[in-house]
Amino acid sequence: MAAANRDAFWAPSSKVNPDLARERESATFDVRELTHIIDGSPDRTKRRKELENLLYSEPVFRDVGRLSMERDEIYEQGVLKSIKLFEWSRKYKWDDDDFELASRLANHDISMSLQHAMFIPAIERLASDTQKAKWLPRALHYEMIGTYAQTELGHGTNLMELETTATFDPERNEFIMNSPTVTSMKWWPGALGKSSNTAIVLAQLIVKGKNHGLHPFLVPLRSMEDHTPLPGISVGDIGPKMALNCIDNGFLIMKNVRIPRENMFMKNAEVTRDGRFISRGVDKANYATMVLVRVKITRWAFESLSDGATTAVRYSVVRRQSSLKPGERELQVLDYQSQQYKVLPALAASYAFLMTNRSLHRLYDSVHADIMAGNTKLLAELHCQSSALKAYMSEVVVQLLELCRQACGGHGYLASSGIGLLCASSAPLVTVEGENSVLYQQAARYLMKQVAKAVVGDPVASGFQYLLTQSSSDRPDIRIQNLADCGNLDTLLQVYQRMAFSVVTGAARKLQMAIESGVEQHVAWNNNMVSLIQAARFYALHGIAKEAGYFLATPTLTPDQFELVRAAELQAMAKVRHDAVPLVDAFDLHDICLHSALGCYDGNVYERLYALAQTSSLNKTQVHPAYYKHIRGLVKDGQKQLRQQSKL
Ligand SMILES: CCCCCCCCCCCCC/C=C/C(=O)SCCNC(=O)CCNC(=O)[C@H](O)C(C)(C)COP(=O)(O)OP(=O)(O)OC[C@H]1O[C@@H](n2cnc3c(N)ncnc32)[C@H](O)[C@@H]1OP(=O)(O)O
Ligand SMILES: Cc1cc2nc3c(=O)[nH]c(=O)nc-3n(C[C@H](O)[C@H](O)[C@H](O)COP(=O)(O)OP(=O)(O)OC[C@H]3O[C@@H](n4cnc5c(N)ncnc54)[C@H](O)[C@@H]3O)c2cc1C
Repeated sequence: MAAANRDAFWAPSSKVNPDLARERESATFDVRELTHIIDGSPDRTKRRKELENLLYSEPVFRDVGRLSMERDEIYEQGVLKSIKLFEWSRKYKWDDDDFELASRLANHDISMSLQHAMFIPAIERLASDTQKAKWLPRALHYEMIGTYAQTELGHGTNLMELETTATFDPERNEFIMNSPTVTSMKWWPGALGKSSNTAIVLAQLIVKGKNHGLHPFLVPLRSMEDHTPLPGISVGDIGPKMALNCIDNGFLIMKNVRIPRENMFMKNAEVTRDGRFISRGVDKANYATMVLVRVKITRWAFESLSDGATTAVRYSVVRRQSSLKPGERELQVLDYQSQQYKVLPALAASYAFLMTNRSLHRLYDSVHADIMAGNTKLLAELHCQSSALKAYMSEVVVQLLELCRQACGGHGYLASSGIGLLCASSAPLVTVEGENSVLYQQAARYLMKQVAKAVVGDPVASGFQYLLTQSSSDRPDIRIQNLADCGNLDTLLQVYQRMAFSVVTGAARKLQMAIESGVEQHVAWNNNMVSLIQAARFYALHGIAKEAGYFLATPTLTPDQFELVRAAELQAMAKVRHDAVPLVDAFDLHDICLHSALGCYDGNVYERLYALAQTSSLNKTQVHPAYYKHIRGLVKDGQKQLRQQSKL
């Protein structure tokens, strides 16, 4: 498609699909007002619009041609987007919120995303004041393009077993960085393959033959002159992925790479000139960057899910298919209860996740400020909450996005629907920054400690008071006698707290019994891992319906009460269905950001599907070269054989 057509592609049309228009006319609330709440304030809405105008005035951010690009072009486009954002950030002095918002408007589809997602935050959190003064300007002015290189080919979860070494050489006052085995090469870090010239490398610190555990080191990778790899450095791209192919996730092998002693991040520990190791912060303070990214991932979860819900809801009111009664007009598919059951949980969860991210971010900001002031008292609770919510929200996003895709029928399987790419781009959220089953266990570990405190009447962390308030009676005693009760949020909170209390204390009891029976702690833990992970997982009515077992197998709800909840859930869906379009319109996603022929604001789905089909590289010629190379011969042979047969 020519550049001009590409620009026309996303221009909003004055002709709006009538079904979609009618849905908007019947909104029961002020959409703009809700948009302000979603953005955070009217000012943030205004700011978002300004940034949309800035980004979408640049062809590279409108990339309609993206659907048929080769990886090198996708990577280069991602680099160009990165550079644009970096230049604007420097020119307009963006703060973190502006940068994060601009990155979101670009769908995080930027090759050097780690610069602001991890590299700069790691320097801010792990470097001494002297090191920050030296390195932050170089990172903020983009002389240093960096990545966060922790995962290795052989280990991602188990940090204790990472093999990269940093050995102190007192003779030359340097560290010698090495990748001693094939499994020790760094593998996966974003922008490591071709973009970065510097890496924060997590390595086992060896001083005078003693291993002092995992510490971060600043390692130059490529020449600042011509970007060639420095001596001892072997670096490259690890190959195409399911999505996110603008990012050059890379490998790094270091052979006797020497860095100055001052390149060890020294906020939490240091090696003195005479080779003494000094530890300063809490043991896990060096894990601070991972906690921050887990909190960011809960925001990305909201963004991905609101994209998917917008596409699926708008398409489900435009698409008419089949009739409930022969001869009647075909139904908008969103009027099928089964379609509501597929699509509306994603809409409901989007709003729930937006609020959850805000609450978690407030906790993070407060605890981070404490930690920077030397008070790590709430670090463990933050670690628990960020681990559990990152795991749960990413898991739910992946599940609900797939349901949104399925709800769009065959067209949902087209790249031009945008929803397949969304599923594939969001898929790694269950893995990055800590694989979910591992993070659930981190949360479960903290929960078990809270139970142990509750049992002896000691104070428990603020987020776990329900462990003290719920009774351990084995009979349900929650007041749910009619549909109205099911809509009472305090009642629903009590339902969840009662269930959580039962599941968490149940897991603790099983673990305790196993240990008391003589089974070793780590074996007991593994044998009860599913119960422990469940204890670390749980959103309102749909959550109860979906997890029926846990609400019925514990003294939480009677079967009759559960049936009331199910009925209330379907009643709520019918109610939400009425406002489904205004509720997704309130996310106010620009068509370029949503990038979907099915979810576009004007609902002209069929015209856009056809227009995008024209961009298929196969349509460059009426007869594809493959005909002349292969198909013609086959047809001619067939004709020849038929002629011969007819003569027989
Ligand atoms: C609109 C579309 C949007 C789409 C967007 C898509 C973008 C997708 C791409 C994004 C990519 C982002 C970049 C990704 C980066 C990465 O992945 S970086 C690498 C991440 N790696 C990990 O997270 C590793 C996970 N493993 C661990 O964290 C640890 O190994 C462990 C599992 C936690 C185990 O720790 P360990 O020290 O080995 O032992 P434990 O005994 O379990 O822990 C000891 C105590 O320390 C406490 N603790 C552990 N971690 C932390 C922490 N982070 N903070 C604070 N405290 C921590 C733990 O609770 C124990 O405490 P006690 O119980 O008191 O002993
Ligand atoms: C798109 C993407 C971007 C990434 N970016 C970066 C980056 O910038 N920097 C970086 O350092 N890393 C990065 N990573 C790596 C990521 O952090 C790791 O993939 C992640 O930590 C999981 O480690 P692993 O892949 O080695 O899986 P493993 O740790 O080998 O786990 C494999 C599977 O084993 C199971 N498992 C493992 N341990 C346990 C356990 N204790 N209990 C129960 N089950 C377990 C789980 O099912 C897990 O999925 C990225 C990965 C992806 C996919």
